[in-house]
Formats: sequence, C-alpha cells, structure tokens
Amino acid sequence: MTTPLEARSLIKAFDGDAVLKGVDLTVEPGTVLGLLGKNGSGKSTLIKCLLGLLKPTAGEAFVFGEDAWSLSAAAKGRLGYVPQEVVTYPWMRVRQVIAYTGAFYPTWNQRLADDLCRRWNLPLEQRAGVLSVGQLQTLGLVLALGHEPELLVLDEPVASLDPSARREFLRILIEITGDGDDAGGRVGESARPRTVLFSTHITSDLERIASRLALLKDGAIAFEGESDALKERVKRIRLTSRNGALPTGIDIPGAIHTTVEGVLAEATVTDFTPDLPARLAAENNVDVAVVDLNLEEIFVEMHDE
Ligand SMILES: Nc1ncnc2c1ncn2[C@@H]1O[C@H](COP(=O)(O)OP(=O)(O)OP(=O)(O)O)[C@@H](O)[C@H]1O
Repeated sequence: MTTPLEARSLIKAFDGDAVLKGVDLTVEPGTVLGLLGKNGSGKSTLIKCLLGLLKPTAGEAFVFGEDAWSLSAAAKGRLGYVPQEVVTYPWMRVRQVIAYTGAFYPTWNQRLADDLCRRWNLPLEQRAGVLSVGQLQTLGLVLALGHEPELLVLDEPVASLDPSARREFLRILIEITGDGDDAGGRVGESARPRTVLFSTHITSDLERIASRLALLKDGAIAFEGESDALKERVKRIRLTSRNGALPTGIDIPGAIHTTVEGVLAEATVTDFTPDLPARLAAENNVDVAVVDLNLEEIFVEMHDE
C-alpha cells in the first residue's frame, strides 16, 4: 500500500523567513494523525506543501507516492481536503454547491452527503454566501467526505463548530476511520482504510480520535508517535527532601521548568524512564512522586520550554 502522505526535509520560507525548517513526516495508511502546534507554527503551511498547494522552498512532498506539486487527477480523487477557511460559490444554494462538487467525482456518494447534511442540520436551500462560519466549515466537510476519500486532510476542522456539531463531527470521524469489521461504519460503506491528517489546537479532540500525534515546533517535528508514547515520555516529577533540605543544583536529566520551593522541587521531564524516580531518590535523598500529564498539559509544557 502506498504511503498516503510524506514530507522529506521540507523547507518553506516566506520572504526569506523559514516557517518550516526541514520537516520529515510520514503518514502511514490507516492512521489518524493529529498535527499539533501553536498559532503560527506552520501547520497550514505544512498541510498546503504536503498537498501541493504551496511550492516548498526545498525538500519534497508526496501524496500516494506522487510528487505533490504535480499531482495526477487520480491521486486528487483519492483525497479530501478541508482548508481552514472554506471558500465556495456564494450565489449557489447549499444543495447546488454539493451537486456541483459531486459532479466532479465518479465515486460521489450522494446518500452519504445527504446523511451528513441532515446530521449537521445544513440548510440545503440557503445561499452559501450567507452561511455562518461554522455552517460553511460543515459544508466544507460534506464536500470533502462525499466522494469517500481514502485520505482526508483537515485544517482545524472543528474550530468553528459548536459543541454539539463538534461532537457529531468527531463521532463521524471515528466511524469512518474505525477498523476491522466496522471500517466505514454507517457512514460510507466501503471498507477501504481511511487515513486522516488533521491539525488542531483542541487537545481533548486529539485525545479522543488521533492514533498518532505530530508536534510541530520551531519549524520541525518535535515529536511524532502514539499519544500514549508521548504521555509515557513527558511526566511531572515532585521531589520532597527527606532531611529538610534539597541539594543545591539537583541534576534532573531532560528537565524543563524546574521550580524549587523550600523542601519541594518540581520539574517536567521530556524523556522519562521508569528507573528515573529510584535514581533521583537515591542520589538526592528525596521522595519522588510521578504525575501523569494530559495532552493539553504536555502541549503547554513543551511550548513553554
Ligand atoms: N502566504 C504567506 N506569505 C507570508 N507569510 C505567510 C504566508 N502564509 C503563512 N505565512 C506565515 O507563516 C507562519 C505560519 O503560518 P501558518 O498559517 O502555517 O500557521 P498555523 O500553525 O497554521 O497557524 P494557526 O494555528 O494560527 O492557523 C505565520 O507566521 C504566517 O504569517
């Protein structure tokens, strides 16, 4: 099976200012990869370079093994993309926009599109130009899902959705990316593996649906892997002195944000290993407690480094 998306040493600079400084990223078939990064970290830029919508300054991007910059119509047909700002034909009614888009795809599933519109309460007779930002984003999702793409790329897909539309969207995403007998689920009945790349700031959404995470930081991928692996690697540790005083200059390997207050020291470590607590305890005459962090806390810690 060909790799749906790949970036190799991707560099993108605007007016000589590099936003992406050498990104290597492979999105394997069947994965739901959440792309996480601060505002302005380059998530949209990376997505656009990956899809051939922006020309990289250097490096390469591939979609289904094809050079993203000269993508064939066949590869484009296997791909669904929702940009951060959905642009459509304002004078058309929602129903017409959907029919117009569907006409481009031999695999268009109108039943699926109708189903999604119903579930997201899209006003089919409304002119697209007067839709709210959230409704427009929902329409973008219908347009991207209607041809049952193998690869879905979503740039902050839920940013403008209200909580109930967001929940419904995530439910649908879980359905279509479900594996085994449920592949395709009720939405789209094909059993093709679905690969999803989506960028977001909303870490709780990532926690629910992403099988893997990529953290974009300082123009490169700071972490790529299963979210559980990230949680195993990044922990907060609390050291309490056993004799009323902490040694000066405690050396905690991989520590970011160390605070010392009286007999208590706290640090976040980015390369935690199970033997670390016992080692620190023995070396410093302290009691060590390990605190698990959720993705949001990890995101904040790693960016405040
Ligand atoms: N066409 C462009 N010309 C000049 N600079 C650009 C262009 N597109 C993006 N940038 C700059 O690149 C940086 C990254 O922008 P990008 O939109 O990729 O970030 P992002 O991570 O998607 O941000 P957000 O989470 O806020 O959407 C920003 O500083 C932005 O100003």
